[in-house]
Amino acid sequence: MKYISTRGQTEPMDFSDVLLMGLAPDGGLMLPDTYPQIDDATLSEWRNLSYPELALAIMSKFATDIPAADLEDIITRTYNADTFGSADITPVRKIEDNLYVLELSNGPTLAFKDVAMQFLGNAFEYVLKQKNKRITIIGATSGDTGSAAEYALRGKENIEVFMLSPHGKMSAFQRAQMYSLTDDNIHNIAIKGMFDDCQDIVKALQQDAEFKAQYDLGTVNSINWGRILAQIVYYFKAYFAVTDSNADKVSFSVPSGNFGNICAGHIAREMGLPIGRLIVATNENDVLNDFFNQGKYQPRAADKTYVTSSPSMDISKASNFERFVYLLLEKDTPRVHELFDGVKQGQGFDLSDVMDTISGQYGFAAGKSTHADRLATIKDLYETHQDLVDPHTADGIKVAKDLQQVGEVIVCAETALPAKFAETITEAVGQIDIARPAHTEGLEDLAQHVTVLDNDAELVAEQIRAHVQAVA
Ligand SMILES: Cc1ncc(COP(=O)(O)O)c(C=O)c1O
Ligand SMILES: N[C@@H](CCOP(=O)(O)O)C(=O)O
Repeated sequence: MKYISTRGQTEPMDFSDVLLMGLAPDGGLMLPDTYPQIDDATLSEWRNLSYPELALAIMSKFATDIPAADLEDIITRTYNADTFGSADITPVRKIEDNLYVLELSNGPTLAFKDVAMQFLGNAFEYVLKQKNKRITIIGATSGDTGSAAEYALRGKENIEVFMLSPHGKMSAFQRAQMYSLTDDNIHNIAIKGMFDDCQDIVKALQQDAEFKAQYDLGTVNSINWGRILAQIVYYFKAYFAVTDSNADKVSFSVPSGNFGNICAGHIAREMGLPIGRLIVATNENDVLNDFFNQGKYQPRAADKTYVTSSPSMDISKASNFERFVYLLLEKDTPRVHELFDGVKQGQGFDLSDVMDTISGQYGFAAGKSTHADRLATIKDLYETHQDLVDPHTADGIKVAKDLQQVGEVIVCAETALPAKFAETITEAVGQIDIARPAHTEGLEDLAQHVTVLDNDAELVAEQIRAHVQAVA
């Protein structure tokens, strides 16, 4: 399988090269030239596979330049009960009739990012060894990608990590989880700005061809196709968990920010998984809610992006969204290029003429949840079902309940565990014991290491120059 850029000006590439590259040189996102199609017989074969078996079946259709035995080794080292708490890896629990929670956050850093990032860590290590290369990861986080990446990559040979986070905008647990690490290859940088500023810096450095080549820049954000690939697997797994037959349809409600998680669901649907609707749930930063209801995409500047109690979704410029728009515009790469060049200049775009395609052919719907909504949802689930969910998951459940149609089965993605957001949980239900794994006890008391910088890509480049040797 070859990979191409959403902007059409990058030579087709193999999976391994795309994995190391991050953003395409033309500024676009890499994706397969076509999505593999899964027929009914194959779905039936896959129905009873274990998580690693299913991951191998799916990933081998995309990572075609990695020998099957090597891919299997990477996958079995990644997806096991030691790392994810159970052999199911991403179990599903029922909360009400036709409403389920897909547990994606049982990995080392208590957020859904671990599912893909643990794979990426092992895949990077393998590919770098094969190619005798090194990589300098530059990433942006609003709280969860950063810690998942750092836990997956800490101490790994030939990998240096520079992680940008919005200064003072994450929860106490999220800050402690990242900034307490002391590994030599991990560099935490807090930017005086929002997540979107951090992401803009990552893209600016990635698009500086000379700098990128000198320092072998790659990324771990969902810009990286490897992240999306690993996330496709759990949509299949969840579908099989809540159905008996391939004739059944299942919808997914996904708390969304950078559009990476639901993009994986969209691709699973394109591959033929019988997904009904893909429900995009936003918080007060509702750019995606507006797009999926009205067809108008109007990203907001950082000073119009709210700091909310579901902070990991405080995003107003969803970078992954470009992969969907590419398909929506029937692979018209010049048009995609033009639209996203406009976004870079602070403009929006209007695709309301294809609203029917967005909701009909692609099955997207969207809703929004506010601080009061998430508190009420957390409280209600806790009091009615003794089920405690984190604020992001609460946003997804709130929107799922608002939009659920008669007889519709909805699986809500649990994108983080409550322990990461104790402040909001306490506000919702009062002082209770919030379960947290033993390895996170006392985390907030550890010394923290972070360099605070102004919102300036050049200052970040200086940090990279100071720690990584340039290739002549
Ligand atoms: C806890 C949590 N929920 C939801 C999201 C939004 O996911 P996505 O950016 O893939 O849309 C994120 C971050 O991305 C997150 O960390
Ligand atoms: N919510 C994310 C933001 C980055 O998203 P990504 O999926 O593109 O890495 C975070 O927690 O950092």
